Amino acid sequence: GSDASLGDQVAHKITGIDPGAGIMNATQKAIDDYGLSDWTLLESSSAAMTASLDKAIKKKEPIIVTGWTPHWMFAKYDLKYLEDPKKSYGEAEEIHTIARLGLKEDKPEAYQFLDNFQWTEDEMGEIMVAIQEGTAPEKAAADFAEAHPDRIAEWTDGIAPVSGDTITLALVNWDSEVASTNLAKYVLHEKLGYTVKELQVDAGPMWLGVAQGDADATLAAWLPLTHADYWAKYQDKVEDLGANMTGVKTGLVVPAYVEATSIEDLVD
Ligand SMILES: C[SH](C)CC(=O)O
Repeated sequence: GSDASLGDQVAHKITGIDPGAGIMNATQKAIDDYGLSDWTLLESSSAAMTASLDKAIKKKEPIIVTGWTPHWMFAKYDLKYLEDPKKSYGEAEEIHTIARLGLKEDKPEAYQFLDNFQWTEDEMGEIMVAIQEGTAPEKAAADFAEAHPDRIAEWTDGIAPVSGDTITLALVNWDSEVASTNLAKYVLHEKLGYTVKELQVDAGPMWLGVAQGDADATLAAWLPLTHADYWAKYQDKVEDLGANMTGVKTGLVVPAYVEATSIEDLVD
């Protein structure tokens, strides 16, 4: 590599995603924890971050992005997490399903499915990669359901279909949550008879929307650390249905050709 520090090579910039995302708070905390005072976290979006990553990798240039697992970028590129010895990004995280208060009484069939639903990184990956390769999200979800009838049966076992009730699912446009929300949409509509609406917003309005009942549920709650601030604010106004995926993580991600191995290497 060149003599310039990694910081100089990336102009002391970390390429982030949408400002309301918890990973952005965690990254600000990492900047404080590791004394990266001369670094800047760029706010953009999940799609803009992956576009910047693609551009840098095509030119074999260094880049540092806010990344998370599961994500299709790990299947597409040779990437690594920078070690986080100070645990600014926490330990193993989970993605939770959060329901509005009263959903269990109003729409027990939808509630039961959402409570049952839990899947793996590999299963989410099938949908996420298909979408990234150009399949429409609804089609990618339908294809997954057709390939895994046993799992669909497991999640809907004993639930009687309804006729035409509406369910609104809130999400943020993160690749992982586009996959899980489209699968839930497929099951709720095709198997349980609901009309499903999506409320695609930033993380703050997503939590507020469930707390106020504008949305019935979200499958996009990253806990315990990533959305800790939102949980602290809304925990009495929502119902946590538990994890829809365990063993997930967030952190700073670089192409494998970047020599740094730890966030500590960013200190000039
Ligand atoms: C899918 S992103 C890690 C979630 C978040 O940062 O709030």
